[in-house]
Amino acid sequence: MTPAIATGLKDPSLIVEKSYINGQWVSSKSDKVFEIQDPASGQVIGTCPESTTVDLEDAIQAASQAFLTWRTLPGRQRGRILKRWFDLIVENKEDIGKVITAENGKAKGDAEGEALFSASFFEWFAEEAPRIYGDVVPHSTSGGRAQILKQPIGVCGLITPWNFPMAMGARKLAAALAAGCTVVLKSDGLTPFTSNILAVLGERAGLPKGVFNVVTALNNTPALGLALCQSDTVKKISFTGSTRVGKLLMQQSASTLKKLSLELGGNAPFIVFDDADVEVAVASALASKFKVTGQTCVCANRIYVQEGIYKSFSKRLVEEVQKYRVGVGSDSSVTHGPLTTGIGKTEEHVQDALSKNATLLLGGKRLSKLGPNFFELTVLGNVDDSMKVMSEETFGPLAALTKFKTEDEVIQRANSVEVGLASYVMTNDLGTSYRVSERLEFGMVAINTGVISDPATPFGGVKHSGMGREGSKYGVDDYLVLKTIVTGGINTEYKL
Ligand SMILES: NC(=O)c1ccc[n+]([C@@H]2O[C@H](COP(=O)([O-])OP(=O)(O)OC[C@H]3O[C@@H](n4cnc5c(N)ncnc54)[C@H](O)[C@@H]3O)[C@@H](O)[C@H]2O)c1
Ligand SMILES: O=CCCC(=O)O
Repeated sequence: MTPAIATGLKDPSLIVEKSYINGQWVSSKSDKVFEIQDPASGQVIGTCPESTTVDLEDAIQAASQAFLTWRTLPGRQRGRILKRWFDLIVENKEDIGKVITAENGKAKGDAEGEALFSASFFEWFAEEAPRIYGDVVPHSTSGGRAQILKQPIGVCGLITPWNFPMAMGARKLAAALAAGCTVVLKSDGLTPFTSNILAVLGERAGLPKGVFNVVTALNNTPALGLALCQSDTVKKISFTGSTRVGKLLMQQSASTLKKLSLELGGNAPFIVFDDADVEVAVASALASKFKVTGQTCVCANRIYVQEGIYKSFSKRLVEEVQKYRVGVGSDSSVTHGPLTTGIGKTEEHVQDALSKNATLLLGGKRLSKLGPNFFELTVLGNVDDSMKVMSEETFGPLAALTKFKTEDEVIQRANSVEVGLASYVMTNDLGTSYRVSERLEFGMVAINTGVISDPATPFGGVKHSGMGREGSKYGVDDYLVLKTIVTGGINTEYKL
């Protein structure tokens, strides 16, 4: 029977209700499946295998076998496959967007945007694959010679979240494959179909069997995470998700001393100085705060506005947010879809702030008539540091505005959290922009823009936001190890 999620696609064969192991679409050996729901309606839209550690081990072995040959292909050849993959994602952008909307809920524009964002990593790393250069270094002795090779680390375990079900996988996968590694991807149980499309298109792009494997699971996720960490065959884990789970994976990886990339939680400060252009600041806040209904790890969470600009900024922000339309993501007039999960936390942060005398400027309630996971786009004023939203990441559509007086004060408040992923600074003063970005304890600073992510720039955090960098010329490094080759006893005497 065709699953509901395939309805309306130009190419229904993009949907597969299986795991992908060693070039085959397979059920779990346990024969168990789990159901996937549309967050807008709560309706079941398909099922996927509830994979066990036995299934996972099959995928690890397939990746290990495939590594023997994949690593030996010239980077140029690996790059050609990645380039074809890029083309296929772009060609299937609309179908991919529909699938993302059906399982994640995000609005059509965000969903198709995610398809293109995903594709951009295949294009970028297709170009990096042939340019993984080592070094020749001068040795300390006259008879010694040294060269440094960059080699693929081996089989990589990737664990990705539901908020960007294709892009978070693509950013890791394309870098790993460019480096010459092979991959086992554990997709998120809420959004497995989008990750499976990566495998469908990878096969069409000419990827050899076993190089990329996808294992689906919902309830067995912790067991699979543990098995990936404890496997000696898996040499690296790359994870995107919460700080809580990142720390758990790090603990679990201690016995096998794995290389780790951890892209974890954020709590981004968005700082508006008195000299900022109000329209630029508002447009940037809208882009950063409300993207994917507030469910990105780089979403502005704490909006610090200097006293002199507070009134005009808050007024213009509310006017612009009012123009948005919340609804079912597939409706092309809708700008913001439902939350995928965790609507309770948004509601809790709003109620906590209101109970402590924040001012409700817009929204503030569930939109239960639309479905179980809809919440109004919300703006709160006069927020202070005692409120939960100032210390915890909401991961929802709540813009919390708080006033500040001085540069020193706002830096101290912005840096007061334990995480450090994205931050934003709105100012027209060059000196302020340099000083503040150098003092912010965050992996990324955006000045006069609300958009940080780009395939050409390194993405990642400091402090409890994790380690490693994705995208950019640095992104491949996370999947490489250095090998030193020293040659001694070279006779360096020669006659003219
Ligand atoms: N830094 C980034 O790039 C980035 C990107 C997206 C989301 N995030 C963060 O993720 C959080 C929101 O997502 P969430 O709450 O669903 O996060 P989460 O950590 O609960 O889930 C993320 C992924 O981890 C899996 N997972 C959960 N428990 C696991 C375990 N024991 N072993 C292995 N895998 C496990 C989940 O199935 C999911 O695929 C936010 O804090 C957000 O900031 C960070
Ligand atoms: O949610 C995490 C990453 C999103 C992005 O790269 O913009």
